[in-house]
Amino acid sequence: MGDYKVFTVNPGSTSTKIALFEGDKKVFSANVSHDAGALEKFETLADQLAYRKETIGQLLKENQIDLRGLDACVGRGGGLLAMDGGTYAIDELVLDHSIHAANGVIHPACLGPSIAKEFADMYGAKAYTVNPPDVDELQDLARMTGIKGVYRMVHLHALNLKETAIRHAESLGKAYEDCNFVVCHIGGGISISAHRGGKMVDGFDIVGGEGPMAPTRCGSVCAADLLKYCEGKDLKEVKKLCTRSGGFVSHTGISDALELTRRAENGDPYAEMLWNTMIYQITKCIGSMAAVLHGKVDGILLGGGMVYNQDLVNQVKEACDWIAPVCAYPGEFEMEAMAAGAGRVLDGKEAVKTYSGVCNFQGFDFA
Ligand SMILES: Nc1ncnc2c1ncn2[C@@H]1O[C@H](COP(=O)(O)OP(=O)(O)O)[C@@H](O)[C@H]1O
Ligand SMILES: CCCC(=O)OP(=O)(O)O
Repeated sequence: MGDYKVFTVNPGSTSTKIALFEGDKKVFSANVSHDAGALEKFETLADQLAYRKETIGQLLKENQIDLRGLDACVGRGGGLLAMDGGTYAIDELVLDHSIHAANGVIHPACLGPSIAKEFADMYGAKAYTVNPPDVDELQDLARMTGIKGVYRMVHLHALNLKETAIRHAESLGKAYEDCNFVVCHIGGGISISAHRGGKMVDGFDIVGGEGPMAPTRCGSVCAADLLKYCEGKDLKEVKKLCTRSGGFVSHTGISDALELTRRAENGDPYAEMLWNTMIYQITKCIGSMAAVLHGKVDGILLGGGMVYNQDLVNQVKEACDWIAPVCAYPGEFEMEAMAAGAGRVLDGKEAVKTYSGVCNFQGFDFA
Protein backbone atom coordinates (compact mmCIF):
# COMPACT_ATOMS: atom_id res chain seq x y z
CA MET A 1 0.00 0.00 0.00
CA GLY A 2 1.22 3.55 -0.75
CA ASP A 3 2.30 5.81 2.09
CA TYR A 4 -1.13 7.38 2.45
CA LYS A 5 -2.11 9.41 5.47
CA VAL A 6 -5.48 8.04 6.57
CA PHE A 7 -7.51 9.06 9.62
CA THR A 8 -10.06 6.52 10.90
CA VAL A 9 -13.02 7.07 13.20
CA ASN A 10 -15.04 4.35 14.97
CA PRO A 11 -17.90 5.57 17.17
CA GLY A 12 -19.11 2.80 19.51
CA SER A 13 -21.87 2.43 22.09
CA THR A 14 -19.67 3.60 24.96
CA SER A 15 -16.50 4.75 23.20
CA THR A 16 -15.05 6.72 20.33
CA LYS A 17 -11.93 5.20 18.78
CA ILE A 18 -9.67 7.11 16.42
CA ALA A 19 -6.44 6.14 14.67
CA LEU A 20 -4.06 7.77 12.22
CA PHE A 21 -2.20 5.63 9.68
CA GLU A 22 0.75 6.41 7.46
CA GLY A 23 0.83 3.58 4.96
CA ASP A 24 0.04 0.49 7.00
CA LYS A 25 1.71 1.91 10.11
CA LYS A 26 -0.59 3.08 12.92
CA VAL A 27 1.17 6.27 14.07
CA PHE A 28 -1.45 7.36 16.61
CA SER A 29 -4.52 5.87 18.24
CA ALA A 30 -6.84 6.76 21.08
CA ASN A 31 -9.94 5.29 22.63
CA VAL A 32 -12.15 7.57 24.69
CA SER A 33 -14.71 5.92 26.95
CA HIS A 34 -17.93 7.88 27.31
CA ASP A 35 -19.85 7.90 30.50
CA ALA A 36 -23.20 6.20 29.74
CA GLY A 37 -24.98 9.18 31.31
CA ALA A 38 -23.15 11.62 29.03
CA LEU A 39 -24.54 9.83 25.97
CA GLU A 40 -28.00 9.13 27.36
CA LYS A 41 -28.85 12.82 27.53
CA PHE A 42 -28.88 12.92 23.70
CA GLU A 43 -32.29 12.04 22.37
CA THR A 44 -31.20 11.02 18.87
CA LEU A 45 -27.95 9.82 17.34
CA ALA A 46 -27.66 13.06 15.38
CA ASP A 47 -27.76 14.96 18.66
CA GLN A 48 -24.49 13.25 19.67
CA LEU A 49 -22.59 14.45 16.60
CA ALA A 50 -21.26 17.74 17.96
CA TYR A 51 -20.17 16.05 21.22
CA ARG A 52 -18.35 13.23 19.41
CA LYS A 53 -16.62 15.67 17.01
CA GLU A 54 -15.59 17.90 19.88
CA THR A 55 -14.16 14.87 21.73
CA ILE A 56 -12.10 13.93 18.68
CA GLY A 57 -10.92 17.52 18.11
CA GLN A 58 -9.79 17.71 21.71
CA LEU A 59 -7.91 14.40 21.48
CA LEU A 60 -6.08 15.54 18.38
CA LYS A 61 -5.18 18.84 20.03
CA GLU A 62 -3.99 17.28 23.31
CA ASN A 63 -1.78 14.85 21.42
CA GLN A 64 -0.59 17.47 18.90
CA ILE A 65 -1.74 15.39 15.96
CA ASP A 66 -1.47 17.27 12.70
CA LEU A 67 -3.88 16.10 10.01
CA ARG A 68 -2.45 18.38 7.32
CA GLY A 69 -1.64 16.41 4.17
CA LEU A 70 -4.41 13.90 4.94
CA ASP A 71 -5.30 11.65 1.97
CA ALA A 72 -8.47 10.12 3.34
CA CYS A 73 -10.72 9.99 6.34
CA VAL A 74 -12.74 6.81 6.97
CA GLY A 75 -15.73 6.47 9.28
CA ARG A 76 -17.32 3.19 10.36
CA GLY A 77 -20.79 3.26 8.86
CA GLY A 78 -24.23 1.94 9.68
CA GLY A 79 -27.90 2.65 9.05
CA LEU A 80 -27.51 2.07 5.30
CA LEU A 81 -29.68 -0.08 3.07
CA ALA A 82 -28.24 -3.51 2.31
CA MET A 83 -25.22 -3.28 0.04
CA ASP A 84 -22.29 -5.31 -1.32
CA GLY A 85 -18.95 -5.19 0.47
CA GLY A 86 -16.28 -2.63 -0.43
CA THR A 87 -15.08 0.93 0.08
CA TYR A 88 -17.77 3.53 -0.51
CA ALA A 89 -17.37 7.26 -1.13
CA ILE A 90 -19.23 9.29 1.49
CA ASP A 91 -21.68 11.41 -0.49
CA GLU A 92 -24.90 13.23 0.44
CA LEU A 93 -26.98 10.03 0.23
CA VAL A 94 -24.63 8.11 2.56
CA LEU A 95 -24.69 11.05 4.99
CA ASP A 96 -28.48 11.26 4.94
CA HIS A 97 -29.13 7.50 5.23
CA SER A 98 -26.53 6.87 7.93
CA ILE A 99 -27.44 9.74 10.25
CA HIS A 100 -31.16 8.91 9.95
CA ALA A 101 -30.56 5.12 10.10
CA ALA A 102 -32.50 4.48 6.87
CA ASN A 103 -32.51 0.73 7.61
CA GLY A 104 -33.98 1.28 11.08
CA VAL A 105 -30.88 -0.03 12.89
CA ILE A 106 -29.82 2.70 15.27
CA HIS A 107 -26.18 2.20 16.33
CA PRO A 108 -23.44 4.79 17.04
CA ALA A 109 -21.49 3.46 14.02
CA CYS A 110 -24.06 5.45 11.97
CA LEU A 111 -22.25 8.62 13.10
CA GLY A 112 -19.00 7.54 11.39
CA PRO A 113 -19.69 8.91 7.90
CA SER A 114 -20.77 12.36 9.16
CA ILE A 115 -17.67 12.70 11.32
CA ALA A 116 -15.34 11.39 8.60
CA LYS A 117 -16.79 13.76 6.00
CA GLU A 118 -16.30 16.76 8.23
CA PHE A 119 -12.62 15.97 8.89
CA ALA A 120 -12.05 15.06 5.22
CA ASP A 121 -13.48 18.39 4.05
CA MET A 122 -11.40 20.27 6.60
CA TYR A 123 -8.19 18.84 5.10
CA GLY A 124 -9.17 18.43 1.43
CA ALA A 125 -9.11 14.63 1.75
CA LYS A 126 -11.34 11.85 0.40
CA ALA A 127 -14.08 10.53 2.68
CA TYR A 128 -14.94 6.82 2.75
CA THR A 129 -16.85 4.22 4.67
CA VAL A 130 -15.61 0.61 4.45
CA ASN A 131 -17.64 -2.59 4.85
CA PRO A 132 -20.29 -1.20 7.21
CA PRO A 133 -22.49 -3.65 9.17
CA ASP A 134 -25.06 -3.21 6.40
CA VAL A 135 -23.02 -5.30 3.97
CA ASP A 136 -25.33 -8.15 2.99
CA GLU A 137 -23.99 -10.55 0.37
CA LEU A 138 -26.27 -13.53 1.08
CA GLN A 139 -26.68 -16.11 -1.65
CA ASP A 140 -30.26 -16.59 -2.87
CA LEU A 141 -30.68 -19.89 -1.02
CA ALA A 142 -30.04 -18.07 2.25
CA ARG A 143 -32.83 -15.53 1.68
CA MET A 144 -36.03 -17.56 1.64
CA THR A 145 -37.87 -18.37 4.87
CA GLY A 146 -40.88 -20.53 5.64
CA ILE A 147 -43.14 -17.47 5.78
CA LYS A 148 -44.26 -16.02 2.43
CA GLY A 149 -43.06 -12.45 2.08
CA VAL A 150 -40.44 -12.73 4.84
CA TYR A 151 -36.88 -12.84 3.55
CA ARG A 152 -33.64 -13.04 5.48
CA MET A 153 -31.43 -9.93 5.54
CA VAL A 154 -28.34 -9.76 7.71
CA HIS A 155 -26.27 -7.26 9.66
CA LEU A 156 -22.83 -8.47 10.71
CA HIS A 157 -19.47 -7.17 11.92
CA ALA A 158 -18.50 -7.05 8.23
CA LEU A 159 -15.52 -4.73 8.77
CA ASN A 160 -13.68 -7.07 11.13
CA LEU A 161 -14.90 -10.31 9.52
CA LYS A 162 -13.61 -9.35 6.08
CA GLU A 163 -10.30 -7.94 7.35
CA THR A 164 -9.67 -11.09 9.40
CA ALA A 165 -10.41 -13.20 6.33
CA ILE A 166 -8.17 -11.07 4.08
CA ARG A 167 -5.28 -11.32 6.58
CA HIS A 168 -5.71 -15.05 7.11
CA ALA A 169 -5.82 -15.68 3.34
CA GLU A 170 -2.57 -13.68 3.01
CA SER A 171 -0.98 -15.86 5.72
CA LEU A 172 -1.88 -18.90 3.57
CA GLY A 173 -0.32 -17.20 0.52
CA LYS A 174 -3.76 -16.93 -1.10
CA ALA A 175 -6.26 -14.24 -2.05
CA TYR A 176 -9.42 -13.84 0.06
CA GLU A 177 -11.43 -14.45 -3.11
CA ASP A 178 -9.84 -17.90 -3.50
CA CYS A 179 -10.63 -19.14 0.02
CA ASN A 180 -13.61 -20.55 1.93
CA PHE A 181 -13.77 -19.48 5.55
CA VAL A 182 -16.14 -19.55 8.50
CA VAL A 183 -15.40 -16.22 10.18
CA CYS A 184 -16.67 -15.19 13.64
CA HIS A 185 -16.59 -11.95 15.63
CA ILE A 186 -17.14 -12.85 19.28
CA GLY A 187 -17.70 -9.66 21.25
CA GLY A 188 -20.70 -7.87 22.81
CA GLY A 189 -22.56 -9.12 19.73
CA ILE A 190 -21.55 -12.30 17.92
CA SER A 191 -21.30 -12.66 14.13
CA ILE A 192 -20.89 -16.08 12.52
CA SER A 193 -20.51 -16.04 8.73
CA ALA A 194 -19.63 -18.18 5.71
CA HIS A 195 -17.25 -16.58 3.19
CA ARG A 196 -16.87 -17.96 -0.33
CA GLY A 197 -15.26 -16.27 -3.34
CA GLY A 198 -14.73 -13.04 -1.39
CA LYS A 199 -18.41 -12.78 -0.37
CA MET A 200 -20.25 -13.41 2.90
CA VAL A 201 -22.72 -15.84 1.37
CA ASP A 202 -24.50 -16.62 4.65
CA GLY A 203 -24.46 -15.55 8.28
CA PHE A 204 -26.70 -14.82 11.26
CA ASP A 205 -28.32 -11.41 11.69
CA ILE A 206 -26.83 -9.77 14.81
CA VAL A 207 -29.59 -7.22 15.20
CA GLY A 208 -32.56 -9.48 14.44
CA GLY A 209 -32.20 -12.19 17.07
CA GLU A 210 -30.47 -14.83 14.95
CA GLY A 211 -27.42 -16.93 15.82
CA PRO A 212 -25.92 -17.68 19.22
CA MET A 213 -26.79 -15.99 22.48
CA ALA A 214 -24.29 -13.14 23.09
CA PRO A 215 -23.52 -10.91 26.10
CA THR A 216 -26.18 -8.38 25.01
CA ARG A 217 -28.27 -10.44 22.58
CA CYS A 218 -30.80 -13.24 22.90
CA GLY A 219 -29.88 -15.11 19.71
CA SER A 220 -32.24 -17.60 18.08
CA VAL A 221 -35.28 -18.58 20.13
CA CYS A 222 -38.15 -20.89 19.14
CA ALA A 223 -40.79 -18.68 17.45
CA ALA A 224 -43.67 -20.19 19.45
CA ASP A 225 -41.87 -19.62 22.76
CA LEU A 226 -41.11 -16.06 21.79
CA LEU A 227 -44.74 -15.36 20.85
CA LYS A 228 -45.84 -16.71 24.20
CA TYR A 229 -43.22 -14.59 25.97
CA CYS A 230 -44.52 -11.47 24.16
CA GLU A 231 -48.03 -11.85 25.56
CA GLY A 232 -48.90 -8.73 27.56
CA LYS A 233 -45.47 -7.16 27.04
CA ASP A 234 -44.40 -3.96 25.31
CA LEU A 235 -43.04 -5.15 21.93
CA LYS A 236 -40.49 -2.32 21.82
CA GLU A 237 -38.98 -3.63 25.06
CA VAL A 238 -39.05 -7.22 23.80
CA LYS A 239 -37.24 -6.16 20.61
CA LYS A 240 -34.37 -4.81 22.70
CA LEU A 241 -33.58 -8.44 23.62
CA CYS A 242 -32.15 -8.77 20.10
CA THR A 243 -29.49 -6.07 20.55
CA ARG A 244 -29.24 -4.74 24.10
CA SER A 245 -31.04 -6.56 26.85
CA GLY A 246 -30.77 -10.22 25.81
CA GLY A 247 -28.15 -12.88 26.55
CA PHE A 248 -26.03 -12.38 29.67
CA VAL A 249 -27.85 -9.08 30.33
CA SER A 250 -31.25 -10.83 30.44
CA HIS A 251 -29.98 -13.53 32.81
CA THR A 252 -27.62 -11.59 35.08
CA GLY A 253 -27.97 -7.88 34.34
CA ILE A 254 -24.30 -7.69 33.25
CA SER A 255 -22.86 -7.65 29.74
CA ASP A 256 -19.19 -7.96 30.70
CA ALA A 257 -18.12 -11.47 29.66
CA LEU A 258 -14.90 -11.17 31.64
CA GLU A 259 -16.92 -10.64 34.83
CA LEU A 260 -19.18 -13.60 33.92
CA THR A 261 -16.13 -15.88 33.52
CA ARG A 262 -14.81 -14.69 36.89
CA ARG A 263 -18.14 -15.65 38.49
CA ALA A 264 -17.99 -19.05 36.77
CA GLU A 265 -14.42 -19.62 37.98
CA ASN A 266 -15.55 -18.76 41.50
CA GLY A 267 -18.08 -21.59 41.38
CA ASP A 268 -21.28 -19.83 40.26
CA PRO A 269 -23.14 -22.63 38.37
CA TYR A 270 -25.53 -20.18 36.61
CA ALA A 271 -22.61 -18.17 35.18
CA GLU A 272 -20.84 -21.37 34.15
CA MET A 273 -23.93 -22.69 32.37
CA LEU A 274 -24.43 -19.39 30.51
CA TRP A 275 -20.79 -19.29 29.40
CA ASN A 276 -20.82 -22.90 28.20
CA THR A 277 -24.23 -22.49 26.52
CA MET A 278 -23.02 -19.48 24.56
CA ILE A 279 -19.96 -21.43 23.35
CA TYR A 280 -22.13 -24.47 22.53
CA GLN A 281 -24.41 -22.27 20.42
CA ILE A 282 -21.38 -20.68 18.68
CA THR A 283 -20.11 -24.13 17.69
CA LYS A 284 -23.55 -25.17 16.37
CA CYS A 285 -23.64 -22.03 14.21
CA ILE A 286 -20.08 -22.65 12.96
CA GLY A 287 -21.14 -26.17 11.97
CA SER A 288 -24.08 -24.86 9.97
CA MET A 289 -21.87 -22.35 8.13
CA ALA A 290 -19.43 -25.20 7.35
CA ALA A 291 -22.36 -27.07 5.76
CA VAL A 292 -23.17 -23.92 3.72
CA LEU A 293 -19.60 -24.25 2.37
CA HIS A 294 -20.18 -28.00 1.72
CA GLY A 295 -17.42 -28.80 4.20
CA LYS A 296 -14.77 -27.20 1.96
CA VAL A 297 -13.45 -24.85 4.64
CA ASP A 298 -9.90 -23.42 4.61
CA GLY A 299 -10.15 -22.15 8.17
CA ILE A 300 -12.44 -21.21 11.05
CA LEU A 301 -11.35 -17.75 12.14
CA LEU A 302 -12.24 -16.31 15.54
CA GLY A 303 -12.04 -12.56 16.24
CA GLY A 304 -13.48 -10.23 18.90
CA GLY A 305 -12.78 -9.49 22.56
CA MET A 306 -13.95 -12.82 24.00
CA VAL A 307 -11.32 -14.64 21.93
CA TYR A 308 -8.78 -13.48 24.55
CA ASN A 309 -10.36 -16.25 26.62
CA GLN A 310 -8.42 -19.49 26.13
CA ASP A 311 -11.27 -21.68 27.43
CA LEU A 312 -13.55 -20.36 24.67
CA VAL A 313 -10.91 -20.99 22.01
CA ASN A 314 -10.23 -24.50 23.38
CA GLN A 315 -13.92 -25.42 23.46
CA VAL A 316 -14.45 -24.21 19.88
CA LYS A 317 -11.35 -26.14 18.76
CA GLU A 318 -12.55 -29.29 20.47
CA ALA A 319 -15.97 -29.08 18.84
CA CYS A 320 -14.99 -27.82 15.38
CA ASP A 321 -11.41 -28.52 14.36
CA TRP A 322 -12.51 -31.68 12.56
CA ILE A 323 -14.01 -29.25 10.03
CA ALA A 324 -10.92 -27.07 9.49
CA PRO A 325 -8.09 -25.50 11.52
CA VAL A 326 -9.43 -23.03 14.11
CA CYS A 327 -7.34 -19.82 14.26
CA ALA A 328 -7.70 -17.16 16.97
CA TYR A 329 -7.37 -13.44 16.22
CA PRO A 330 -8.24 -11.92 19.64
CA GLY A 331 -9.54 -8.35 19.58
CA GLU A 332 -10.33 -6.69 16.29
CA PHE A 333 -8.78 -5.05 13.23
CA GLU A 334 -11.51 -2.46 12.67
CA MET A 335 -9.24 0.59 12.50
CA GLU A 336 -6.70 -1.27 10.34
CA ALA A 337 -9.54 -2.50 8.13
CA MET A 338 -10.75 1.04 7.50
CA ALA A 339 -7.23 2.25 6.64
CA ALA A 340 -6.63 -0.77 4.40
CA GLY A 341 -9.97 -0.23 2.60
CA ALA A 342 -9.01 3.39 1.85
CA GLY A 343 -5.50 2.27 0.80
CA ARG A 344 -6.90 -0.25 -1.71
CA VAL A 345 -8.91 2.40 -3.54
CA LEU A 346 -6.22 5.10 -3.32
CA ASP A 347 -3.76 2.55 -4.78
CA GLY A 348 -6.23 1.75 -7.57
CA LYS A 349 -6.32 -1.94 -6.55
CA GLU A 350 -10.06 -1.70 -6.02
CA ALA A 351 -12.65 0.68 -7.46
CA VAL A 352 -14.34 3.03 -5.02
CA LYS A 353 -18.06 2.27 -4.89
CA THR A 354 -21.05 4.62 -4.95
CA TYR A 355 -23.87 3.80 -2.53
CA SER A 356 -27.08 3.34 -4.53
CA GLY A 357 -29.48 3.91 -1.64
CA VAL A 358 -31.50 0.96 -2.93
CA CYS A 359 -31.52 -2.32 -1.03
CA ASN A 360 -29.42 -4.87 -2.96
CA PHE A 361 -32.11 -7.56 -2.51
CA GLN A 362 -35.52 -6.77 -3.93
CA GLY A 363 -37.22 -10.14 -3.58
CA PHE A 364 -37.61 -12.91 -6.15
CA ASP A 365 -39.50 -12.40 -9.43
CA PHE A 366 -41.29 -15.72 -8.93
CA ALA A 367 -42.38 -15.38 -5.30
N1 LIG B 1 -10.19 -12.79 28.68
C1 LIG B 1 -11.49 -12.59 28.47
N2 LIG B 1 -12.40 -13.51 28.86
C2 LIG B 1 -13.72 -13.35 28.64
N3 LIG B 1 -14.23 -12.24 28.06
C3 LIG B 1 -13.37 -11.28 27.67
C4 LIG B 1 -11.97 -11.37 27.86
N4 LIG B 1 -11.40 -10.24 27.37
C5 LIG B 1 -12.41 -9.45 26.90
N5 LIG B 1 -13.60 -10.06 27.09
C6 LIG B 1 -14.96 -9.60 26.75
O1 LIG B 1 -15.09 -9.23 25.41
C7 LIG B 1 -16.21 -8.36 25.28
C8 LIG B 1 -15.83 -7.18 24.40
O2 LIG B 1 -15.51 -7.65 23.13
P1 LIG B 1 -15.35 -6.62 21.92
O3 LIG B 1 -15.06 -7.41 20.69
O4 LIG B 1 -14.39 -5.55 22.32
O5 LIG B 1 -16.82 -6.05 21.94
P2 LIG B 1 -17.67 -5.23 20.88
O6 LIG B 1 -18.00 -6.18 19.78
O7 LIG B 1 -18.86 -4.85 21.70
O8 LIG B 1 -16.79 -4.09 20.44
C9 LIG B 1 -16.53 -7.88 26.70
O9 LIG B 1 -17.71 -8.52 27.15
C10 LIG B 1 -15.31 -8.34 27.51
O10 LIG B 1 -15.64 -8.61 28.84
C1 LIG C 1 -25.13 -2.35 13.66
C2 LIG C 1 -24.45 -3.60 14.05
C3 LIG C 1 -23.07 -3.42 14.64
C4 LIG C 1 -22.97 -4.02 15.98
O1 LIG C 1 -23.89 -4.66 16.45
O2 LIG C 1 -21.82 -3.84 16.63
P1 LIG C 1 -21.58 -4.16 18.20
O3 LIG C 1 -21.81 -5.62 18.43
O4 LIG C 1 -20.15 -3.77 18.36
O5 LIG C 1 -22.54 -3.31 18.98
